[in-house]
Amino acid sequence: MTPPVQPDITPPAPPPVIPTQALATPASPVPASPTPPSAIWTTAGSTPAAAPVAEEARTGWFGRLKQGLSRSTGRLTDGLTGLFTKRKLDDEALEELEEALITADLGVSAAGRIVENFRKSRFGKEVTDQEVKEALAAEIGAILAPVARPLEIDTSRKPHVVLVVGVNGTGKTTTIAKLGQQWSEAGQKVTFVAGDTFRAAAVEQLQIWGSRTGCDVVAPAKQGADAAGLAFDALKQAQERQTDILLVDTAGRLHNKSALMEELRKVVRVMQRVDPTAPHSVLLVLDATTGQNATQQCKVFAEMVNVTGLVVTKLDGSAKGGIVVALAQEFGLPVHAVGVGEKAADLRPFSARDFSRSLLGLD
Ligand SMILES: Nc1nc2c(ncn2[C@@H]2O[C@H](COP(=O)(O)OP(=O)(O)OP(=O)(O)O)[C@@H](O)[C@H]2O)c(=O)[nH]1
Repeated sequence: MTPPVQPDITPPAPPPVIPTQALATPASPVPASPTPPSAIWTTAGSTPAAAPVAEEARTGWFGRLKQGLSRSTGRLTDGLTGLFTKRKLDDEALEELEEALITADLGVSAAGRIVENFRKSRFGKEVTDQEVKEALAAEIGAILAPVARPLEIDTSRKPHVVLVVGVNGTGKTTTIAKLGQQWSEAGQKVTFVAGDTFRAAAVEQLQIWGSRTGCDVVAPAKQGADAAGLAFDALKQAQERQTDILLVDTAGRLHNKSALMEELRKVVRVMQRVDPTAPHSVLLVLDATTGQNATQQCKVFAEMVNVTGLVVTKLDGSAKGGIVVALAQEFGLPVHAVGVGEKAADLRPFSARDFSRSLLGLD
């Protein structure tokens, strides 16, 4: 059941305008520095679903990432500046370094790992700020590299079901819209399921995004309708229509954890009656501005459902970008994409090297 899109609906906040040109393709593998191969997704059996991107565009994106992360960079590097002006890397210096990393939200475990590696390789040596920044970027890059993995889409499934979970306001709906736009432009047939049935605004927002991106939207007939039933109908319909990707939005009210867990599990269970292998991906959307809270959310959602990957949004408005390092160290879940702005083009593949160098303000 695809309800007619309601053009007269006024959303609570106007959705951002999508610049189609900038959205055309995710980044592609280009061996040249500074960016290693990356893409938000790959389709099964193929290389990343992306066309070559000019070096200029690539540099532009790196600049945007750096700019987006500037508050986080300030938080981290302010703690380092002056610490290592021709100073011996002794116990005291290492302790101060560890403190600066923890203050910048990298988490106790990642900070400890980095400092231990510094101790092994540089203890007692005289170092400068610049050397420390370069070495830190390399250490952080090493923590991030294993999680910088694209979302694998199996388009032979018809549909590949992507369940999108996360606390309200983290950017779930806009992430769905951004992915939908990028997939549509790559030639995939995409349907959105407005599974947060209690929030009329969330349903309306998705309908507006659907009409903008050319994606079908399956919405509840009335507010508060059963989300699992909606997902069941949407999946059946997607199979009949040979839809490539079904993106399922969900509720994210955490104040009643057990009710939310029951609802999410029911959505999964009921979809499995239609396709026992669904959902094929479970994306957890985390808001970087919440810092350490994101770690807690990751823990809670991973207990509720089988989270297969993360999208970290709002890195542009956050001074807490270091949280991505804490998440990588603690959970090891793939980070498929990061959001550094409200426009669809601001959802980009996650590159360990770009991210770690940007975080330290390095080129
Ligand atoms: N600055 C910035 N804003 C973002 C980003 N991603 C999403 N937003 C904004 O964050 C706000 C919340 O996003 P939604 O997509 O509505 O969040 P949600 O998780 O679906 O929340 P509900 O609709 O309340 O369930 C919107 O104003 C988005 O435009 C980002 O990467 N950077």
